[in-house]
Amino acid sequence: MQNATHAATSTIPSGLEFTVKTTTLAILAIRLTDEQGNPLPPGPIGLPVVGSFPFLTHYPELALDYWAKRYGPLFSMWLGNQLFVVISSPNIAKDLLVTKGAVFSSRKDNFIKSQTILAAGGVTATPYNDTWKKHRRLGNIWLNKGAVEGYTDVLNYEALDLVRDMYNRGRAGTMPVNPQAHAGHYTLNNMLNIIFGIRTDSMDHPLVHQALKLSREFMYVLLLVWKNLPNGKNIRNCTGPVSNLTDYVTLLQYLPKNSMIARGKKLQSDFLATYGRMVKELEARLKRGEYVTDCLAKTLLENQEKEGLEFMDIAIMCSGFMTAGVETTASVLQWFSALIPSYPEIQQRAHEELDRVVGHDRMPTVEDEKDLPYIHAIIKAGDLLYQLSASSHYLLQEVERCRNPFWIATPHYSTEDFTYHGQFIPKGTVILLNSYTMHHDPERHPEPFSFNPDRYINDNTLSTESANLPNPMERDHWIFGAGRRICPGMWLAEREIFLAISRMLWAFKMESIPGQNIDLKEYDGLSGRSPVPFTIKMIPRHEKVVESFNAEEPMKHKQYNPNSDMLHVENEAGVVY
Ligand code: HEM
Repeated sequence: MQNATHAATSTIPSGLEFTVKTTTLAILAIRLTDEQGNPLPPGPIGLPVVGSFPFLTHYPELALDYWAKRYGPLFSMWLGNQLFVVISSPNIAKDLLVTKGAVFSSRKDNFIKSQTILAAGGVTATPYNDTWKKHRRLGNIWLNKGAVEGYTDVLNYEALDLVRDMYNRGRAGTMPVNPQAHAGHYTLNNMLNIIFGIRTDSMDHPLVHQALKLSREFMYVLLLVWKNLPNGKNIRNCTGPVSNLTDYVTLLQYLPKNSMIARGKKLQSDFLATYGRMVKELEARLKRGEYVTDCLAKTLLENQEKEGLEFMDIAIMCSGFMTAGVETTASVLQWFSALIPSYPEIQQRAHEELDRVVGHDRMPTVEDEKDLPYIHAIIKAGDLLYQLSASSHYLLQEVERCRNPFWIATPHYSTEDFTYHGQFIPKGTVILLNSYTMHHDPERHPEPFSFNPDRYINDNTLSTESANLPNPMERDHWIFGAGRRICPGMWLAEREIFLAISRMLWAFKMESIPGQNIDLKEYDGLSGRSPVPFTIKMIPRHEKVVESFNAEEPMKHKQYNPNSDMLHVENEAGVVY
């Protein structure tokens, strides 16, 4: 289909005639039945040329949920000239994305996100091929379980710094705190440590502003096309799977003044100016024989020749990881901070668990997670919130179920024809995982719209473990996607979220500010799915909170050394960029 579309656009006829021609050609190039006459999955017809696009501009997950109820757990729709198939059931997700992973694991070569911004790289935009396998393998050196365990003390330190900063800026609970800014700084510092071996010492550092701006601009914000922001500005997201018509109506790619293309080009050059420059600087330091903290960029540069990597591969991979790892994890923490003040009884239970298991003399660590089932459940529920510990573990899980920042995840793309129970899915179909419907299935999650960590109280799996359960109906939630493209940052993200949430709960009573409503329904579409700006009070719970700030040394970050597979204490640690 791809070829037919491109052939049709090699000369540019005028206006509507061209659009109709290319769209028709692209649709005709997709077979609408298989050889046995099995049809496409049923679905909405949509409008001429643009298909179902206009119905997905605001809260697309609600439109998908409506269609899933009307057409069933596997339905199809057209966006411009692109066929989409939407999966809304755990069993189908497993059958297609896991069992038939060889067919359903590619990515569409989207004009804006893949071609213009990421040059078909960064792992997330790379088609299912040997380059993807190589880049994912290299990325995994820094993201696998052993690697994350190796640099847990870096994460520990950043989680301590997060709590300290909240305490200081909140003037010991007397002033409002904006948890969103703190969450962004925390996840950014973690990613800077892992990718470039550096950190920033303050939320006000210019790199923080620049990096968060880039993440938000890029973010595969799935939900919105146009958004009225509180400051009165209209912002349009350009990389979400259903947010950008330029990807699906070929004519728009030839418009001389297409603002989406201009934004895409600018974003790539901003990525290169920010992260590409850091790669270059690191390379120069290595060439000068200077000490460089172990990090992903160093691993890539040292293996550049052996792995056949171009500078662009490295720069885009680092940029892709910086965006994939910052706003996602931050969003979970933001939803947790927005939700928890409304549930004092849940917070009270989490505090009791922390006091019983950890006490006041030290902050919780990852070793405590297994003994904090309620916090664990809160986190999973927040996916419903995103995920906390066993009482704490339990609380976290509910956050993740409820507030998945990526209801539609990153779409997969099929590379062969496949017929599933009499429904034909042609090669070249975009596959969406409709986690909103899956997370609100009353059979799997009774009373699906209530935030109830108790639903996860007996689930002691990490999400990384839960994703491998043989029965997909038992999986905790689907926020990390599925199959061969499942998020490789899961180990890291889970650990970051646990440390941040358990420590915030350990240190603070989190309260809303009288007269200030926290809007849990609306969201800021610029950063995946984050709550709209809000402030809360973070009141220190005991006198040991301040003492704990000196428990860890900032200048002794241990870094995982993927070459020697050993830990060492770096001698130039905590490089402040
Ligand atoms: C709570 C935090 C996070 C969430 C909810 C999340 C979610 C996702 C989802 C839904 C996908 C697509 C999976 C699929 O195609 O089936 C994905 C892919 C990816 N994520 Fe994450 N992610 C998170 C954190 C991270 C972190 C910390 C990193 C670290 C670098 C990361 C790196 C990536 C990469 C590189 C991909 C592309 C994988 C590929 O295409 O093969 N993510 N993530």
